[in-house]
This record gives sequence, structure tokens and C-alpha cells, in this order.
Amino acid sequence: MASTSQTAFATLGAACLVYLFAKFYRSFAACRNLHGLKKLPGPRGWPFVGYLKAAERPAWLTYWRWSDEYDSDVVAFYVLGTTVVILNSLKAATELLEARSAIYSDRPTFGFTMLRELVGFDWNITVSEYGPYWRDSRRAFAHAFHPHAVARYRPAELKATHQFLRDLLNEPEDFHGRIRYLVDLIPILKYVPEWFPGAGFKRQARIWKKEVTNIADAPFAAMEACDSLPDDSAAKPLLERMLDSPDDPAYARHVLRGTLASMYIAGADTTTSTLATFFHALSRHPAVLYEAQRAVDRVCAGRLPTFADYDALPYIHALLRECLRWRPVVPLNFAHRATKEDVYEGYRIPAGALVLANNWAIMHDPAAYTDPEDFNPRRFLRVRSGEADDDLELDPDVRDPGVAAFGFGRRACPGRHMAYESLWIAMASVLAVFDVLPAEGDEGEVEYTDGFLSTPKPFRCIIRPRSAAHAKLVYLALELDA
Ligand code: HEM
Repeated sequence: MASTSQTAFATLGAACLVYLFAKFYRSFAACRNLHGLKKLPGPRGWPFVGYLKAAERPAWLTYWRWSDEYDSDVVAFYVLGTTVVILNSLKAATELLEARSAIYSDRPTFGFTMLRELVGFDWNITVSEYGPYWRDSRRAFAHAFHPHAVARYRPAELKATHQFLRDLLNEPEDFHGRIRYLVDLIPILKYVPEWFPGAGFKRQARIWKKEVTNIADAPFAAMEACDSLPDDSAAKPLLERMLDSPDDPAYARHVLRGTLASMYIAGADTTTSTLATFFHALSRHPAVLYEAQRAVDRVCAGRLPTFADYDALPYIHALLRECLRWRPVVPLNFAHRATKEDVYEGYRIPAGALVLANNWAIMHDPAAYTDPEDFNPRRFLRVRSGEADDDLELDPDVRDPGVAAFGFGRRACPGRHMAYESLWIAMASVLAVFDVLPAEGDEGEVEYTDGFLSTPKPFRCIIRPRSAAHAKLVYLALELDA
């Protein structure tokens, strides 16, 4: 006779099966035609479970191809009870994620339970639900990183850039290691100890939890240990804000701790990867290097660039835009979750659907960018009217890739202004001093990772000063900074 425990397990198992069947059936039924609305086109998969096949990698290219196959800029598939919607055009992404951001600003729970609950990652605003904690953390971010606030970090960015140039003079072959200096430019991270793990860590949940707690604690503890924070620290406005809200100091502390750590998690690899793309692109496109150097020389002959040159160097803005566009570090935008059922052009988007903008497709759209696979900063420039051929300005008719590179709506990247400015000064300064050339035997295309973030795999290039006089500019600038 079966034991009581066997019977209990069998009953429990049957109940689970019935529950799962009912859940899948409900979700499956939910994604069929309702109220006369059309069902989003896309691969169908199996009854109840849906499309279980892993998309051919990189996923953003596969999803983009589906737009041709199904003749629609919005495609969808259904997997284990969840509808995943891919937006392959800027029109669809802005219409849904920006214009209707009241509906599309949540993050998925599906797949994130482990991160949030088991690993204790719930303080990270990138994955946090659209609720009070997220709102408070975003407010804190806005306080430190709104477009006007970021100007306060410019002196620190300039000094750090000069030190970076010195490191490139001394150890040009270690440029991969050296571009990590950008992480220190996320200003509070000056107080983060060196052992601090990178965003790419991958271990089991048990080990993670300890590390994740460290990540959240380290910047905050380091900040608290400082008697007084310098003005160029992003933590300073955040701390002042916390002191301004004495109602619930423990909660304010919790928000601040999570906000500081989120800056590192979301800001480190994204920024350094864009700078690595800059070295990659320059080393493979000597004509662009030459043109960019000429543009810098015309404005800054005999000195290093500063932020006072920001408007006078449109070529550097074009170059930075092209780096963000050509090899986007977030090719498939982080998923937004629909909190309500919605209708887009007669198609039904069920509540709970995950909606992903295909940033790659938007930034390689041939209707917006001619020959999108070419690396060509000139696409963003036009000759200033009535001026000489080399007097260029940004062409307002060419779509700024920033509309997609930093995401959409209420979840759009809050660090974008700081990231943009620190990359701009780094690129202008490198061009003022260095030639960037392919290393012998390493002239081909560089491979990129195809995960959550797409970053260049290690590659070699030659970074050498344009002349002794150019190298001297770096030492002069360092003396002035001291
Ligand atoms: C080149 C550099 C960067 C790029 C390309 C980039 C791109 C992005 C993208 C595509 C998103 C997703 C937006 C969405 O879901 O719609 C995002 C989110 C985010 N980024 Fe950035 N980012 C960069 C640098 C930074 C920096 C320097 C910081 C911090 C100082 C930062 C902090 C964040 C945070 C906290 C989020 C999550 C926002 C939320 O969920 O509400 N990022 N970023």
C-alpha cells in the first residue's frame, strides 16, 4: 500500500499540474484574439508552453529579422505564460514606452525573482518594480545627475582624463585596464575599495548574496567614513537630500545605499565599453582618426581640450554618437513590463507582457542611417551654411542615437548626461595627443559579447603619442591640475 507521504506527494503533484495547466491555458487564451483585436505577429511555438526555442544569437538580429518575416515593426512570442513583445522601430518604442510610460514602466518579475529575493538585489533600481522605492531612488538620481547638476563633475572629469592620458603614455598596451578609470568618474566611486567586484560577476545565489550585500554596503560605508565629501562627489547632493528628509531616516538611508550602488552596477561597464568601441573604431578607420584629429587641432592647437570647447567641437559629438550607434552597449533594451492591457495599432498587448525595444534595430535602421554598418561620424554633420567646407555643425535632421541608446520613458538611463560628458572629454583628449592604429596581426573586426550588455572582446591596438610635443601637453596639464 502506498504510504501516506506518497499519496500526499501524488496529490500535490496532480494539484501542481492542474494549476500549471490552468495558468498556461489562461495566459494562452489571453494572447488569442479578444474583443476583435489582432494578435501580434511572430513565431507561434507549441500549444500552452509557447515558443521555447532559444532565439539564434545575437537575439537582437534574430528579432529584427522577424520584422521582415512577419511584415511588422512590432513582433511577439509567447513563452510559458508570458507574452514578449519586441519593438523594432523608433516609432513603436516612443509611442509605447514614452508616450504611454504610465503603463510601461514596470520591470519583469519573471526571471528576476532570483535576483531580487534570493540574491538580495532588491535595492538595485535597474530591476526594481515601478513603485515607491524606485520612485524615491530615481528622485535621488535626478538630484545628482540632471543635465545642469552634471556640470559640477566637469573639473573632476578633466583631471581624471589627464591622468588617463598619462597612463596611456606610460602603459599604452594596457588600455583595456586603463579605461576602467571611467568607473572612478562615477564620482562617489572614488570611495569604493579596489576589490569591489565588477558588474559582470556570475556565481551561485548563495555566494552572490554576500557579494551583493557588499556592493550595496561598500559605497555607503565608505561615504559615511568620510568627514566631509568634496563638492564633485555625486554622494554629496544625495547625502544633503537625505538629511533634508528626517521623517524616516532609516528608509532614506536604505534608498541612498541602493542608489549609490546602482550607479556602479549600471554605470561601470556601459561607459567603459563605449570607450573601448572608440579605440576599436579608430584603430580600424584611419580616415576618421585623421579627420577627428584635424577637427581638434583647429580648435585646440597647442593645448588639451576642455569643456569650454564643448560647442566648438561638433566632430567629437558626431564621433561619440557614432560609437553609441554603431555598437550599442545595450542592443536589446532592458525589458519594461506592461501593467495594464493595451492596444497598439489594432494589436492587443496583454497586461504583464514584457516589452523590449530593439535598440540595435533602431540604431541600424537604413531609413535613418545610410549604410548603417559603416562607421561614419560624418553622417551626423553638415557644412555650416555659407561657410567653408570644413566648417561643420551637427545636422539636426539626422536622428541622434541618444533617443534609443539610453532607453525610453520613465526608465530611461538617469546617468546619461554624466556618461555622455565624461566620454566626450575622454575622446577629445585622446585625439589631441595620440594616434590609434591596428596592432600587427590584429587588424580584423573585433568580436562583441552577446549577453545583456554587448562589450568588445579583448583586442590589441597601438596607442602612441603623435609627437614628443603632444606628449608634453599631458605633463603640462597634470602640473596645472596639481
Ligand atoms: C554609455 C553609457 C551608458 C549607456 C549606453 C546606458 C544605457 C542604459 C540603458 C539602455 C538603460 C535601460 C533604460 C530602459 O530600461 O529603458 C539604462 C538604465 C540605467 N542606467 Fe544607464 N547607461 C550608461 C551609463 C550609465 C551611468 C554612468 C549610470 C550611473 C551613474 C547609469 C545608470 C543607469 C540606471 C540606474 C539605470 C536603470 C534606470 C531604471 O531602471 O529606472 N547608466 N542605461
